[in-house]
Amino acid sequence: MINRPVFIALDFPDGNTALNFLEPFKKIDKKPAIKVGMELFYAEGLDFVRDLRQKGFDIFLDLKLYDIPNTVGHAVANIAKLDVQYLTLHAAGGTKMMTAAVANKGQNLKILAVTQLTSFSEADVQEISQSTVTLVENVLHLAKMADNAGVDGTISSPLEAGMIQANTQSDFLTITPGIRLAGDNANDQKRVTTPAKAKQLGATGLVVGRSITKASDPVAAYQQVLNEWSR
Ligand SMILES: O=c1ccn([C@@H]2O[C@H](COP(=O)(O)O)[C@@H](O)[C@H]2O)c(=O)[nH]1
Repeated sequence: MINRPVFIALDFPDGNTALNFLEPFKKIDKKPAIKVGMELFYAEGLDFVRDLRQKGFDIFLDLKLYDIPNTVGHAVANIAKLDVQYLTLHAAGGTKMMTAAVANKGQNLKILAVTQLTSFSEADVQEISQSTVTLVENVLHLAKMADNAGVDGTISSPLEAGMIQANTQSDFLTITPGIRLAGDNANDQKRVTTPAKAKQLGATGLVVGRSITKASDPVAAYQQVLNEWSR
């Protein structure tokens, strides 16, 4: 298992595009850890994930499961056979759903619970909620639920990582998307910061997509992220 991972989000339309993107990374010492999300997974499926694993990549499968406990439990049991390292579900699926996932994950898979998507602002949360609970309060509530359910960590904005760390077990992971190199466009993300700041704020791992994948030199952008992260 990788310590303090930096995952490159392979948000590409198909496997060939993803593999072509990864080609120049062969010139660096260590293979990057990669995240396969819905776009690539729904294009290429399980066999592609198995191929990537066979090529030696550490894999974060970002499927954001959300269903009844029985269904999620059995889905996790199948995913655990793939030998991927991380899998996401939505904390909003509730304690029973998360407990079912944890019971079926086996020894090597880590389950991460998405709190509030980093594309959400306070106004976006209010749009889907009828309560007066703020975004940050909701993130904390969901993170505590996830910790109590035995999940390995959360997905949140780096802006909430310190708060989550302070309120969960000491080995709880706070993996954070919503990362941009200084000057890059936030695009659809609302709660963003730089890799250096995410580290200061208590993130234990990063997910970085477009700041690397859309960079004119993706390998250089990845190395910049690693430099900030390891400083
Ligand atoms: O709250 C969340 C959960 C998951 N993601 C995923 O991370 C990457 C981020 O991509 P960028 O290009 O760096 O914005 C993407 O795959 C999302 O599906 C997230 O952004 N926020």
